[in-house]
Amino acid sequence: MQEQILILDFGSQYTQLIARRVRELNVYCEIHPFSSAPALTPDIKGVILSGSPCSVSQGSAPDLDLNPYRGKVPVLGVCYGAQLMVHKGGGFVEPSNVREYGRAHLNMVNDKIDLLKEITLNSQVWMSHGDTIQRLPEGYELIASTPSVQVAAYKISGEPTYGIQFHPEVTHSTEGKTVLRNFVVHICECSQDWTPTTFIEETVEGLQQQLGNDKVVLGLSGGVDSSVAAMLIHKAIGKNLYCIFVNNGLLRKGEFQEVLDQYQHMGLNVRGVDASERFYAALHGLKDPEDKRKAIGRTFIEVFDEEAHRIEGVDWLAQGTIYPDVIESVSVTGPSVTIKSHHNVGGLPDFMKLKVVEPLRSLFKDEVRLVGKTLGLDLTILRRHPFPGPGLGIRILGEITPEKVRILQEVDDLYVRGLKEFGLYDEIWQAGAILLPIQSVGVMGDERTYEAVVALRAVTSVDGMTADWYPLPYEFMREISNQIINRVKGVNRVVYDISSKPPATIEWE
Ligand SMILES: Nc1ncnc2c1ncn2[C@@H]1O[C@H](COP(=O)(O)OP(=O)(O)OP(=O)(O)O)[C@@H](O)[C@H]1O
Ligand SMILES: O=c1[nH]c(=O)c2[nH+]cn([C@@H]3O[C@H](COP(=O)(O)O)[C@@H](O)[C@H]3O)c2[nH]1
Ligand SMILES: NC(=O)CC[C@H](N)C(=O)O
Ligand SMILES: [Mg+2]
Repeated sequence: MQEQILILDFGSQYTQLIARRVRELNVYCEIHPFSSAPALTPDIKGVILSGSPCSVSQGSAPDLDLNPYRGKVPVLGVCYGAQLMVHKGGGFVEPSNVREYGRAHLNMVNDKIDLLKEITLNSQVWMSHGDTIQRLPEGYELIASTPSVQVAAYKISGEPTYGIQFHPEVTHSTEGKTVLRNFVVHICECSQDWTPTTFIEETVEGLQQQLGNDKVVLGLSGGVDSSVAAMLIHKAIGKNLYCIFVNNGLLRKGEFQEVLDQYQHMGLNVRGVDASERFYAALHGLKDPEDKRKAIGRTFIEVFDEEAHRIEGVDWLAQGTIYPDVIESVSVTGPSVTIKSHHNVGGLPDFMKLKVVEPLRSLFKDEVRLVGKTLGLDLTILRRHPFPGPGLGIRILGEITPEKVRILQEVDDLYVRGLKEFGLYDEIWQAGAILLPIQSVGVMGDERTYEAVVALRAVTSVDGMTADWYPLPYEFMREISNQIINRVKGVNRVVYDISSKPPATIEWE
């Protein structure tokens, strides 16, 4: 039995962070929307209630019957979660003019209470609330305060139920991790045995039971997720795993062969399929980014489907789905607009009629990396920057031609090589070159040129949702722009993209 902490999500932007912090303590946890809270089972050692953009005083605020949990397992309410228990217990929560956003310091801490053990006076905590707990219900004990709000934390007498107004999950709460450790390890008594090694053992065993002698097909992309998924399944069923790696003609220079070699080296049963011409044909004449994405996605599915059908008697399709793809976060503001139709490559077709196996469904990206590392996955794959499914296809603005792909591959290759040589590659979350659909005048060897402009992009980010441009050293920029213009025929100008996301996006299309 895998013990776990249950996190009930009320729509806070920080809910995933709570989960990551709990897992950093080597304790497994799952996030579920408050509206479909699971029943208490013996594996659930404790419950955390998240924050929320809503206010408990609104009629329509998210609500939940806590009786199935309270008193049976320890419960920790964070921000909205804490306010909710006060509200339901007959206390008083109100919008207040002493709103707190950002750092605050505890000027009263009862560190005799197990939740706050080792928390120091003046400890910095991160606040983000407009409502304030004005009066605690009877039987609720005040255990911490800040200068502006009296109720920064409370405990309900006679049961292991706690509320905290601050956010222990953000790193700006400098002792937040201690609070979470106190709750998860000391109060819930979780045994901290959820490690990459146990994950691998349990997953491989589970896969063997699930798959038996069946055949599985999996698309490898050269990225971390599909590679780690392949390694796990390979460990479980060996040669019954059939991998397919498609060259869509939009990969980086030399990448198809390099990655294919690497996979074969790892002992994977992998077939490389060069479908470049087919992709170029599908893209012919298309200029609009979304049209291009759709054509690439459609062609990918066609090629993959054909290849999968060549394998006799396949029952399963394996996918590198990870936890953020699975979590149904509570949408409090309604459906969001489509900025780009991402992950078009991911949704493999229902018509394939295969059962789906997803061994990474419960992991965050950094956990996938740790599992990959433990499995001995090559560092070049582990550390590789994210690369979009449609590849260079969305970095060539406008229509795609094989010649433009060749130019961009050369530029990108010099740029990425340069980043590695200068020791910058690992400092950057994602980098790439963009071929612009304009030409500019230049002079080379006394001759007038009229050639393409390329933009370089390098960003720092955690998850790609927000990003900041990376301040490349001038020395590097000088060197690399020289190399690009001198060596790549057809390019006479290099510019650097200094836009953050938002308001820009990482890719230009
Ligand atoms: N060139 C390719 N050949 C075969 N399969 C592919 C290829 N590109 C993508 N796939 C498959 O489609 C899935 C989704 O691709 P996408 O790049 O959107 O995912 P991802 O989240 O970046 O994961 P990964 O780290 O595996 O690339 C991959 O996990 C892989 O199974
Ligand atoms: O698989 C993908 N299919 C796509 O169509 C796609 N578009 C963008 N990206 C990647 O997503 C991250 C965020 O990119 P944006 O800021 O451009 O939206 C960045 O890492 C991008 O490289 C894609 N990945
Ligand atoms: N971060 C939160 O959970 C905020 C709760 C509530 N919306 C408030 O402003 O007080
Ligand atoms: Mg990928």
